[in-house]
Amino acid sequence: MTKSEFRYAHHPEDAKAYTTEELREHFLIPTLFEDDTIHLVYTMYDRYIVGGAFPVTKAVALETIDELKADYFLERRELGIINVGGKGVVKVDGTAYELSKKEALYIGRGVKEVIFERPGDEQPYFYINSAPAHHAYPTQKVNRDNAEIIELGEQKTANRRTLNKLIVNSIVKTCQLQMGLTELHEGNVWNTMPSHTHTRRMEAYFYFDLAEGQTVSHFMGQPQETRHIFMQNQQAVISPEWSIHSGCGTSNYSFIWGMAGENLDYGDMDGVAPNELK
Ligand SMILES: O=C(O)C(=O)C[C@H](O)C(=O)CO
Ligand SMILES: [Zn+2]
Repeated sequence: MTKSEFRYAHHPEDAKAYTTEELREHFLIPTLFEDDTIHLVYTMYDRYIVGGAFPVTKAVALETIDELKADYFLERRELGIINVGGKGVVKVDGTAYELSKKEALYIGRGVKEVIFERPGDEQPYFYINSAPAHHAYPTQKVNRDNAEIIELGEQKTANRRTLNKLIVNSIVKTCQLQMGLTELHEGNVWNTMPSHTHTRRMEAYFYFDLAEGQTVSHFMGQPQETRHIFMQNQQAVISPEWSIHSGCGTSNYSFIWGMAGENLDYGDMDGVAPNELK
């Protein structure tokens, strides 16, 4: 089964007045993985879709949703998948791709059938992002062997992390989509600090590998008007183009970032120094 929900885009002046509950209702995606279901959230931020595919007792096929008014899901879209669980298989128009934990698959526009499978005892968790696409690029698997890996931050500022660029234009041809995975080293808690915005692109973060009982406070909002959302393991949060997206955990964790918009230039960011934040 494929099911979807819808989220509007927001003006920063309106978002300033949101209560905790309203912030969570509009930006937090609390549940992505439901048994034998593909759960999608269609946003009006660059028409980006955030979702989870969770085959437990049977395979699940990516079906078109009403918001697309398309004959099949990838008729005018591209898709990125990162598995954050045990070994899984994705069948793309009949070709099987095995994805181990933290491996990614890009699927281009025009593919008619995408099926998520649990081939053995291990339980895959497929996190998925999708953006509108104007061109059909080939399907490609990316893992640590062909990823672009960068070490960032320092232990003394508690932000030491390994950033794995997976679906980015130096590795995979895409129309809009960029996705990757950042791992906080043990004892380090701050992600994306110093923080940034990029008016040219929206972004979504998905937090995972957060130990039982721990949390990440995700910071959003314009740099001088910030808000926070406490996140649990395997939850996602939408970051508007006007918002910083940064977090501080009560322990270390990993997260997937995904974005789409005006350009494919990962480094196109407007940095904000820590002491400029309010
Ligand atoms: O740890 C980081 O810093 C990130 O992972 C930053 C994201 O990749 C990002 O926000 C890209 O725009
Ligand atoms: Zn960003």
